[in-house]
Amino acid sequence: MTGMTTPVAVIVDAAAYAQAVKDAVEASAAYYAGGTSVLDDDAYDRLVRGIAVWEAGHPDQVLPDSPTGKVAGGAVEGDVPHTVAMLSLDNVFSPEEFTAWTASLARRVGHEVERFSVEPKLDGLAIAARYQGGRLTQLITRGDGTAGEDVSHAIGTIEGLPDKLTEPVTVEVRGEVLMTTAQFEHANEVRTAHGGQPFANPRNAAAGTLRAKDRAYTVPMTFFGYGLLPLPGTEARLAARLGEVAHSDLMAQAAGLGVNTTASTAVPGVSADTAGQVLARVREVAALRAQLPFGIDGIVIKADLAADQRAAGSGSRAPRWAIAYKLPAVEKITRLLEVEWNVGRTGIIAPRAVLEPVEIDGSTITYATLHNPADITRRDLRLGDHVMVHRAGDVIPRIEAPVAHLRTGDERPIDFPAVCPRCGGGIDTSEQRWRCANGRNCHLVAALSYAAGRDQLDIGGLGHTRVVQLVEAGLVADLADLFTLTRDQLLSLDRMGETSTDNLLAAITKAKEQPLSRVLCALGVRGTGRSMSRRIARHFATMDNLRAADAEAIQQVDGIGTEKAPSIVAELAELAPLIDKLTTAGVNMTEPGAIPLATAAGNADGNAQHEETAGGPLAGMTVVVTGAMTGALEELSRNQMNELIERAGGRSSSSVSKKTTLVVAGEGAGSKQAKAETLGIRLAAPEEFAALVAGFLN
Ligand SMILES: NC(=O)c1ccc[n+]([C@@H]2O[C@H](COP(=O)([O-])OP(=O)(O)OC[C@H]3O[C@@H](n4cnc5c(N)ncnc54)[C@H](O)[C@@H]3O)[C@@H](O)[C@H]2O)c1
Ligand SMILES: [Zn+2]
Repeated sequence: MTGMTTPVAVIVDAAAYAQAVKDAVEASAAYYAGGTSVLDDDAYDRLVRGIAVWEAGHPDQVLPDSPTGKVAGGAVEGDVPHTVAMLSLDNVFSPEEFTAWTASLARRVGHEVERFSVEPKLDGLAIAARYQGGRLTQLITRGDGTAGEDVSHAIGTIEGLPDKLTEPVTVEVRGEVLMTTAQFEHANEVRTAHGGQPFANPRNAAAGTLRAKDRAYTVPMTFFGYGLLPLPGTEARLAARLGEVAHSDLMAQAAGLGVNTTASTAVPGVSADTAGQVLARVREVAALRAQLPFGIDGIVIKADLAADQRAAGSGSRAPRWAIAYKLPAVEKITRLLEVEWNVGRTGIIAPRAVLEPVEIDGSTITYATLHNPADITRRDLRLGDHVMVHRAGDVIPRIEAPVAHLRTGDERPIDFPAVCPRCGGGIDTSEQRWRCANGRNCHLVAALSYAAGRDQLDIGGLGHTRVVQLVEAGLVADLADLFTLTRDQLLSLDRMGETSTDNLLAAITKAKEQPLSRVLCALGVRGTGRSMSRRIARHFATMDNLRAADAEAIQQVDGIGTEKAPSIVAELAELAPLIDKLTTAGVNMTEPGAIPLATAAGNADGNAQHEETAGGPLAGMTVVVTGAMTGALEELSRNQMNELIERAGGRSSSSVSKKTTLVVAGEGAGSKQAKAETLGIRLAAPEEFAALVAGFLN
């Protein structure tokens, strides 16, 4: 675990100080009331530390509503007095700070603390539950520490806080009210079903729910006890005992009375005899954090024995006998930049948030899940919004809520896709999770549509709808099946007449003659787009040569590095059955004009021969095409122009740089021509270029 003391916000003058106090008090008020603070905890803590630093230098100018030294930053009030103050906790952030704290505690107590109790720091809010004769009669919030708010209306909605104890005793149980992850999700469902805005996070939800009085619905919360103390009516012997026994014994007693404690969790409170043992337990709890069904934001360490606690005493804000070892924050506020829609294996179309990079617990987060479109609508998320992002351990980061009061008016609505972003098919929106209408076939439909496209196999008449039809009829399960389709099979399809059938069959037959480069491209090998496919095809000339090549041999191809090469080899091996099937179906597997290498391995000989194959009018040249082609080149698509350049021995590129040797500039050429002129690069009109490569036009 690394030390991570929160840095300080620097306050330069009295005006900045006054503003900082105002901001902190407002943030706290929202935070404790269950609203969304505009600050995440790190930002809030930084601000308060900055306030404290400025006050230390200007002790005579401290404002009365400053949050320093106060429970809940002084932002909360109450009218039910506490019998004993309900305090906050001081923090440490590293093993060194913790060890220093134990040393100062030992000095205060007069000897090393005999035993520590180590408990998870539950991320909810503190509550005092008063029992009279074993019956739960009153619930009070922490408030400003000396008096809290009566929230007895919540009695009966908090699991782990029984209405009746196992013994008819009069006691006060203190502990944390929180929502488990499941309770939080349930609460948001119920709340939004009633037209409310979802809560930002479980802590927020617990705070808001506990204080809400007249809700049409109730949602369950959970209680964990961490304190047990006498009330004015407590029987004298019990009262005396509660004041004498160790914290760990009080916890056992609370559990015996039927109150839920951390003993029921995967991170029960434990005792430790040394600081080393405490730190080992801190590491254990930290490691379990991400799997817990509730949030924790640290570990609370207390002097276990009542005598040690008494000797240490308390300050106005926090006891001196306990400390919170804070774990790194798992929530940060950042901006939602874009939403991407990804299609899964089963056709589920899932939105993913692209975030302004933010560091959470040592990792930079750029993506977060957004569940489903209904969830986006429910949360009223917009592009440009500030959002609270949650990430714990290896769990996929998620967006909790927009921080609505930070809106500037420039936020834009999130566009939902109208067709499947992968295959272009329809979308089934009947469920919360949207799904491509092609379901599990989505990938196949997309792969076939791509393969049939103009720049790949160029099969006219095989549009998206037709592909879906073929796949749904079970006639085509892979690319090779296209080439064995029969006339009868095609005629059996809806809206397939004789003419369209014959046209399609002719287009498929013609596609068998496409050069290897286009077949490769149609196969969709990752990392090999159109131009890379051409380079590979020209280098190896035949599919057999290519398949015989190992990673080292493939690296001889310009632009293929040590990372790409092995993945291409692996993918070709995976595609072997499909390639064989295509070959059997009569699909061409050679690159016209490329001279096959004598040996497949990238030895010196092979290279020498490759140089030869690269000969041609454009050998050694990098060519960029821009503007509209005319004359002999008029019919050529940009892709076909690039194919031509490479057949003639050159390299095609789409952007002009110092490496460019020739720019073919047609009508309407704009910035690329201008750039070529600035860089002094040779320009050629389409006609001039056509003459240059005349022998390679077909
Ligand atoms: N984002 C904001 O705008 C904003 C505003 C105010 C406060 N805060 C956050 O709240 C923190 C300060 O709040 P605080 O004083 O309410 O609480 P705290 O987090 O500093 O710790 C004290 C509280 O810990 C809880 N606790 C959990 N487990 C416990 C256990 N086992 N034993 C004893 N207590 C346990 C109790 O509720 C107790 O009152 C700050 O660190 C800040 O990050 C944030
Ligand atoms: Zn699809």
